Amino acid sequence: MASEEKTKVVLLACGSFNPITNMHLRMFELARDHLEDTGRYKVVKGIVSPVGDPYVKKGLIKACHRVRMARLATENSDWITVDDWECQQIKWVPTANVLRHYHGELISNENIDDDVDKGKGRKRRKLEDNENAGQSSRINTNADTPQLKLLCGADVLESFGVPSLWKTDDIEEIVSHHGMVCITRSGCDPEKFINQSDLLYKHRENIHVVREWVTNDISATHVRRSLRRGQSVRYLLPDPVVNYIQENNLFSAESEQNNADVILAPFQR
Ligand SMILES: Nc1ncnc2c1ncn2[C@@H]1O[C@H](COP(=O)(O)OP(=O)(O)OP(=O)(O)O)[C@@H](O)[C@H]1O
Ligand SMILES: O=C(O)c1ccc[n+]([C@@H]2O[C@H](COP(=O)([O-])O)[C@@H](O)[C@H]2O)c1
Repeated sequence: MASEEKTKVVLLACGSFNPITNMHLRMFELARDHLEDTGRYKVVKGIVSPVGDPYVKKGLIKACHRVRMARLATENSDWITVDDWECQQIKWVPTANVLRHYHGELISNENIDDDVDKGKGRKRRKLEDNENAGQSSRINTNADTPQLKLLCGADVLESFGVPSLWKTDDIEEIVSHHGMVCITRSGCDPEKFINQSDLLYKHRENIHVVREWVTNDISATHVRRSLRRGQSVRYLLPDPVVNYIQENNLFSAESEQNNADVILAPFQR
């Protein structure tokens, strides 16, 4: 398939990134290889979107630090960027709404490009329901507007089964309008989970499960625990992130108690 015929994809990773680890970065590389190996996709961009402070997860440190660390971690990447739109919002933003926001941005970027290209006859235009923006109006989208896919670990996919954590309509919007790329994680069985859910099974073509063959149990929880114990976290995180944590004295026994008595934002709905 010629490269101009491939479907362009933007990968969006949502999470705490408390702190960002090498595994978070590796997720992007694994997802890009997997999609591009199919011969059908061209991954054009990766976005790291740290969750906002109003998510009130236990142990979450301030978004400004999490964003700064994510920026340091990605400074040498030519395709992974960090966007602080989500964590600038006053309230916690459900992931389906985050996807809607970036999908809207992709459409408006394409429309700007399209205006520039006007007269060259290079781009086909089509009218599409703007369901993703939650509006009944119809708007112009380009046939080659990139698809936006949620990039996550299998634990996030399996968290769809936690009672009252996700809204069913949001899960449906994510898997039907956008799609997911899900990286296997020890202790998870995403294929089984998809098979056992009628909703996920229906949209299984939109859920790309990527097997990480090198078992990699790096987690932000493990990193924070090591830091509390004064143990080294070098090589679990990019060096500039390790240095930033040391310079700013992040992740202590005290910070691990942040939001300890608060109910996680999705459960407050
Ligand atoms: N080792 C890993 N393998 C696969 N996916 C991972 C791994 N570590 C993190 N992820 C994924 O990265 C995304 C962001 O994760 P998050 O910031 O919550 O990191 P985490 O290590 O799971 O954090 P915590 O330990 O604090 O719960 C999630 O989709 C998560 O599933
Ligand atoms: O949209 C939802 O209903 C929803 C419910 C639970 C979690 N999320 C998102 O999933 C991500 C989970 O991050 P974490 O650190 O709790 O693994 C984070 O970006 C949350 O905003 C989203």
